[in-house]
Amino acid sequence: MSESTPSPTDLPVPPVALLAGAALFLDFDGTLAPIADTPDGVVVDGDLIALLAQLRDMLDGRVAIVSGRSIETLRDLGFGDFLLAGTHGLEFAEPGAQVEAPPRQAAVDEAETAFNAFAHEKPGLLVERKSISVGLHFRRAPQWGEDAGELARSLAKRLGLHVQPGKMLYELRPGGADKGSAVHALMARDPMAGGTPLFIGDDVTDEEGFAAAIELGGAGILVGPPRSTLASFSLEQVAAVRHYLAQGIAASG
Ligand SMILES: O=P(O)(O)OC[C@H]1O[C@H](O[C@H]2O[C@H](CO)[C@@H](O)[C@H](O)[C@H]2O)[C@H](O)[C@@H](O)[C@@H]1O
Repeated sequence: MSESTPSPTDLPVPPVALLAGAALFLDFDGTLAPIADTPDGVVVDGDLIALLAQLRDMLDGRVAIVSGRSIETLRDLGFGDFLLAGTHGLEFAEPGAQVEAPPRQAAVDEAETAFNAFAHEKPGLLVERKSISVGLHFRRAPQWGEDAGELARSLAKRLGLHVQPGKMLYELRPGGADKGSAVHALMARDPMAGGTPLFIGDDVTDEEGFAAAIELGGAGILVGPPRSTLASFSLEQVAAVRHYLAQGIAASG
């Protein structure tokens, strides 16, 4: 890393006071839950849900989960009572309400077929079928990462889809949205409107969320090891995020 590249080691830990009055946008994987070997390997504990519920009460409802996961999956994981933006800003749902999402495209089914054909007889590769997108995971077979990327890019070009790189993952999904557009959309509505946006995330896909929060007068908090980022603050890992959020609740009295 060059001397001029910003890094979390240069970034301060966020002041707890930032949480008061925040409209809080939380990424899920790598931010609220540690990265696991497979998407299904992540378990959400009751303590996390209780912590987020306390925060939501403290912030008059201004807590949203903004994830690459589908809303269906976020609800299955236990986030049904929260405001949700899923599939990288393509889907939205109020607590308990119907999901607002575009229909699944035939192109996504075609991509899924191609991913399955590629993953066949390559142990460790995993195809994740999601509501309106599809992911090809290579965490357990990193030797296929480069080929997986080439395949994803060529399919995207042929099928008119958007390549979403992630952590040991390529996803194909419709374009036209990202976590930044999700922040803008949610900040225009109650209950998030009126708060100061604070986006906490770990992945490159969270950078758009940081940018949107900054544009709207707020800030980003990067979770994890040093990398170039738009975030103004950093927290080392998932446990530090939870500790920070708990400190915010304690400070609110
Ligand atoms: O926006 P996020 O909430 O961070 O979701 C991004 C993707 O997360 C999941 O994949 C990642 O986490 C898995 C479980 O820890 C891990 O096995 C995988 O390697 C990571 O890429 C999820 O499976 C994707 O659907 C999300 O888009």
